[in-house]
Amino acid sequence: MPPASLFSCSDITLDLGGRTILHGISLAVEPGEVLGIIGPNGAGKTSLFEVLSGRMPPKSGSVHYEGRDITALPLHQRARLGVGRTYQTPVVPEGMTVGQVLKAARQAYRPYLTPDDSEWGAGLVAFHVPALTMADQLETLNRRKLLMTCLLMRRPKILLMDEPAAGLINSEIDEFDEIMRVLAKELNIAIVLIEHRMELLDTIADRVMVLDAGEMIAEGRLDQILVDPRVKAAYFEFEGAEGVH
Ligand SMILES: Nc1ncnc2c1ncn2[C@@H]1O[C@H](COP(=O)(O)OP(=O)(O)OP(=O)(O)O)[C@@H](O)[C@H]1O
Repeated sequence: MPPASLFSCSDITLDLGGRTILHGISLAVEPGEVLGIIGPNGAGKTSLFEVLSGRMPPKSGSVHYEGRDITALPLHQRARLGVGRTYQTPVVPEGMTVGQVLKAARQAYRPYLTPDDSEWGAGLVAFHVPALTMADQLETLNRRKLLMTCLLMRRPKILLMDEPAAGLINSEIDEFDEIMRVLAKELNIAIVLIEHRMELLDTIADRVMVLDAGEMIAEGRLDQILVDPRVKAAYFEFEGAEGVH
């Protein structure tokens, strides 16, 4: 039997509001691997992250991490094990300074993390903001960096990243892309990335999977899947990156 993947899910089905949103989704990622997920609006990409991160229990199927079945574990327990997640909208706590947010993140971990841990995480994402700055006053890029610092100080082995460039301007996007490259290729963190920018996926993703109406309709190298007739049909007059979300 081949060794277990770092992180995988098998045959995930999810029902929401009386509808089946995900139909038998399976995926696996290894350390340092970047798996891109694309699909039209409403395809089920974020819902899949809800299941993978432990925010929603699947109707059927399983999630495994380091050879262990974590399907029944809630989000915070998965986070402690090393499964990190980022959201399309970077929501930071209101009324707290950056220093307080980082301290709270350190103390949410057992045993408590140290300021060295948060400095290490901040260094990885070049987050250099005075500790007394109010977190809710930060611009989008620094909000994302603050939240990434909170995640990285825990030394995650896998990151589930939902459109990390949303709300960023071009120069910031380039910086964030470089951060993701370093995390995957130098720190060997696995990344599952919901992303619609084909140019980034082309350079960073080892594989890409395509979701359409809750089904995985293609998986492989980006150049292979873009010529797949089912993928073209799913996007309707598909032309490169246009219309892909
Ligand atoms: N809590 C919910 N209750 C009922 N239906 C939901 C719920 N959350 C999502 N859905 C539905 O599930 C489907 C998949 O939504 P999801 O947000 O996962 O898609 P997506 O691929 O991430 O889309 P987008 O690119 O627009 O973010 C949609 O039809 C959506 O309306």
